[in-house]
Amino acid sequence: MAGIYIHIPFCKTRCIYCDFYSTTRSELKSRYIHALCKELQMRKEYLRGEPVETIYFGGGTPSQLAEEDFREVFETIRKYYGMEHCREITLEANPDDLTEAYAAMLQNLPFNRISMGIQTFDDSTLKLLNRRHNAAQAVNAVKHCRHAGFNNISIDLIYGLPGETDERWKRDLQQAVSLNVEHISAYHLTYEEGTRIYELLQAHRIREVDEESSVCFFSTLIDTLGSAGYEHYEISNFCRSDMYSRHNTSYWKGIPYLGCGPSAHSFNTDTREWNVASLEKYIRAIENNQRLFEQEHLDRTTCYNECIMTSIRTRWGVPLNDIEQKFGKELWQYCIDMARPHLDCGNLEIYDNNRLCLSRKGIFVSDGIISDLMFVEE
Ligand SMILES: C[S@@+](CC[C@H](N)C(=O)[O-])C[C@H]1O[C@@H](n2cnc3c(N)ncnc32)[C@H](O)[C@@H]1O
Ligand SMILES: C[S@@+](CC[C@H](N)C(=O)[O-])C[C@H]1O[C@@H](n2cnc3c(N)ncnc32)[C@H](O)[C@@H]1O
Ligand code: SF4
Repeated sequence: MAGIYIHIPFCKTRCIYCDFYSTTRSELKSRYIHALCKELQMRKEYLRGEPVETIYFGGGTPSQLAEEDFREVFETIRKYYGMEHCREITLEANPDDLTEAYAAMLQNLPFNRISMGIQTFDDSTLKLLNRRHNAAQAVNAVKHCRHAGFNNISIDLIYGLPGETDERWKRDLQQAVSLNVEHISAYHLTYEEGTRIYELLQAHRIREVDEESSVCFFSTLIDTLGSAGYEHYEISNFCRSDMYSRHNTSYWKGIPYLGCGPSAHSFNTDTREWNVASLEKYIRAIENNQRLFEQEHLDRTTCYNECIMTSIRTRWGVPLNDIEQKFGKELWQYCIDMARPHLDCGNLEIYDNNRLCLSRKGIFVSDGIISDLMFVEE
């Protein structure tokens, strides 16, 4: 099993909190699509023939592409990797792009999941964030996807935004629930260095929410979505009827994936790679039959640490048997020893005699638990 991630690095405008790689240079789009397909061809051996189970178009703004762009990419994937085993093919889309006609066009392509960045339903906050949509457009975008026939829709929300109150967050969650989507991701705002919102914070023009409020928002999130029938399957992710994100789950489970496009990362076995985060450099290199990327070889301890960090956040937890098998008896013993005090105080629980999971109480202090379980060489 394997996944493919395709990065579409175009945004019409930039949102003030975002530090994912994108550019407003849309005139490079068709040259980019050719380069992207060429990269897919150049790296056709990367997944070593593993069947591709998930494909994810992320960005940037993948919904800036036209039907023929998608067709070209899908044809290339089909040719070099095969798509017979694909069960989840996601398009990340912005609500302002999801018109009735666009949603209908998408339904004619292999996509079977739409992930939409709504962030909040509060119009003045959307404006502050420099989003291109308002709340009404977000609601309509979901309707258009439904109407077109999509039965796996996800929305992203951000909380802990400037001026957030528990009341406003509850209102956002109620609106989200009323849309009846299959999947909800809810992220706490992070102030990334180099973003406009970070500058505003530094200049004291906005204030960060305090720690106590953050805990309260997280608790509201878990309770509200829990009582609306959503399963909390990863710290920031909730789903109905087992519609968890297969693609993101494969990242957390250490399944190999190929990432194409500028800034995309890839992983296979014990190696991580990142493509250069510049559209111009990326295109130039690929056109010259080269690829600009960095690579990191992960030693056994790093692989163990990554496994702990990602799997403990999920409902499946850390698979203790696998830890022993993959990383050896010593690291397995280390993990058990470090987990002991957290098991004793009820922050961690063990299921099926194998899966080490965060308890409801533990979720609130997950960062501390993760750092205890990680192995740091003296
Ligand atoms: C890279 S964005 C691309 C999504 C799409 N272009 C959009 O804007 O709807 C993916 C998601 O990451 C989340 N995100 C991005 N920056 C964030 C930040 N600084 N703090 C918290 N969440 C963030 C948002 O929820 C966003 O929908
Ligand atoms: C923050 S998550 C949002 C996922 C969404 N909530 C869902 O369930 O589908 C997705 C973002 O992570 C980034 N991303 C995911 N996989 C990536 C990869 N392999 N390389 C680079 N960026 C990646 C992309 O910018 C993408 O917009
Ligand atoms: S949040 Fe989405 S639309 Fe906004 S800058 Fe980031 S990738 Fe682009």
